[in-house]
Amino acid sequence: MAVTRESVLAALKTITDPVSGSDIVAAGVMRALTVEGASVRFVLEIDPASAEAYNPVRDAAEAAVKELPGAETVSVVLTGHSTKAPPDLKPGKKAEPKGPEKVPGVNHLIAIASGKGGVGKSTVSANLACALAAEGRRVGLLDADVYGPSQPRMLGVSGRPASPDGKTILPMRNHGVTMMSIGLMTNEGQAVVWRGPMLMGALQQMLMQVQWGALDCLLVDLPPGTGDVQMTLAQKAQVDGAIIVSTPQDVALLDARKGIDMFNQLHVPVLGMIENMSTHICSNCGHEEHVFGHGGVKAEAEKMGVPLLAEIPLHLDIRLASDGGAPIVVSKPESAQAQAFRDVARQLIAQGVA
Ligand SMILES: Nc1ncnc2c1ncn2[C@@H]1O[C@H](COP(=O)(O)OP(=O)(O)OP(=O)(O)O)[C@@H](O)[C@H]1O
Repeated sequence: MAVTRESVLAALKTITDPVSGSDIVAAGVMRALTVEGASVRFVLEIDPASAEAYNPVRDAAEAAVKELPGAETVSVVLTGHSTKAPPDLKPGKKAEPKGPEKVPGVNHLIAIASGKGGVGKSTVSANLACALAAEGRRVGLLDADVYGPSQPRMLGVSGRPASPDGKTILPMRNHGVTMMSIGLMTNEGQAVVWRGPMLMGALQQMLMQVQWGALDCLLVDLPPGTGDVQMTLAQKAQVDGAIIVSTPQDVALLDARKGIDMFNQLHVPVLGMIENMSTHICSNCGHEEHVFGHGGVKAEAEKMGVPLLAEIPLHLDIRLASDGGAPIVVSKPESAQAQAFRDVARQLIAQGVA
């Protein structure tokens, strides 16, 4: 019998947190739980001043999980990061106006944006997240595309995220990527009508109340355009950079330009542009043709003074992989298409932004 997240959480809830007196899950001490096959890993994030009191807690937590049927290796790490509780966003409590805050535990936050819908922003986000994970980065992906959340399908994740303490939310994980999507909080197939304040609340909750754990990089897959979500993200969270995805068509480029202007105004550095659906490569004969034109994004990037990070071809395998829940970087890692995404990941790491 395989060990499950739920059984691990249930076991950890029997361990008392010596500081708060509640259990270590409810106290928010237990972070970054990963269950992969028979291996369980998690972090106990504590106030360094109480380190001694937590040594027996770590041992007890490890022993409790080891007793679970199916758990073979258990790794518990005590880290002395800040124990600042996530903000209480319950309605009724007036939030003080604050500037952009760092998402706890996240080193770099990168927004993936597009001016126009359907240009492949979510495909790029999913593949880039998997590519960063393949480079050994601890990576998270927040699907903030409130109008068409597609990351659960692309990353092959389903089910509802748990909230054992009713305050924080445990993210899901697949292909080495920690992920959370607004699509996991709503009923599948149900149209969601978001009003401004609801939308802002949902985004803030996904940023600040999800137990992201310690991440090198959190990618945020934004909805297309330059609306409320983009503004809220930049106002609430410290965004370290933005990547703009566009197809080479003039109409998409026009909107991409608006996106770059918006990030400039929000003082978010634009890390670069990615041309998607650049060239069509026939999966039968390998013939190349430029369905949406070619080189448009390169020219635009030069004009706007931002780097061109990649030209990703339009290839059937990319779509099939995304639809199948294992992005091409995972399902065909040796393919040229996967390598194009791996190359972007390496560039971002080399620049020290991911
Ligand atoms: N390079 C590519 N080659 C083949 N198919 C692709 C490619 N990029 C994206 N697609 C496909 O195009 C469709 C739209 O892509 P995707 O959902 O990533 O776009 P988006 O910009 O995130 O759209 P939205 O407007 O929903 O935000 C998907 O079916 C996806 O699989």
